[in-house]
Amino acid sequence: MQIFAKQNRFRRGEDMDKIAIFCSASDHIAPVYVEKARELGAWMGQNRKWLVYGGSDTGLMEEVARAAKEQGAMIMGVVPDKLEERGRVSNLLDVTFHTVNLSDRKDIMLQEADVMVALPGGVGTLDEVFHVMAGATIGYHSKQVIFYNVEGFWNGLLDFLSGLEAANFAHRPLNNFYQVANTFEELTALLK
Ligand SMILES: Nc1ncnc2c1ncn2[C@@H]1O[C@H](COP(=O)(O)O)[C@@H](O)[C@H]1O
Repeated sequence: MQIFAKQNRFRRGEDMDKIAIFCSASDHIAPVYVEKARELGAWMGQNRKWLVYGGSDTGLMEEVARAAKEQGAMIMGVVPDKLEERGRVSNLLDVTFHTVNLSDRKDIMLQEADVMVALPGGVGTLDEVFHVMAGATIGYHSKQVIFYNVEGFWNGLLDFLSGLEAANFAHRPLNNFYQVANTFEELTALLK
């Protein structure tokens, strides 16, 4: 599979037209997270971005996709077979990639997107974040994750990453591989 054809497209300061969003598939989280996901989706549509995401019709994933689509974004869903079997594929997708497992799904999202934004999420979101960061640390690509730190959601993880560095478990400064946006304005400034 030729999955790293566009691996080095993103450099700081370049336009980021395709934005991957990693976020919760849960329908039972606090409304503030839904509001912030929708705000980001709407901005993506208004700024003619592509949304690249997991293509499920649940949780923040569906919220960000619906808001993006309503405002004119194009939507690329990368859908693993298990989600299709369960009938959990969003009907908002303009382009669909079908994958046989989660590993391929992560590779394709990384290949297709210029940058990744991590909204609040669970282990699926963490898996996607660390897939990107681990690949960057050993030089497979130079794309970054932006943690959208809604209501300080990522503070615990960011502290943990700092602790790893302090104890010399990181081979190079980990903040080479991610950025943090504490507000919507900080996030859009990074994405422009
Ligand atoms: N079962 C799943 N349904 C939808 N999306 C999933 C699933 N497992 C992993 N993903 C990806 O990870 C996040 C959502 O998982 P959370 O555990 O809710 O954070 C999302 O970005 C999907 O691409």
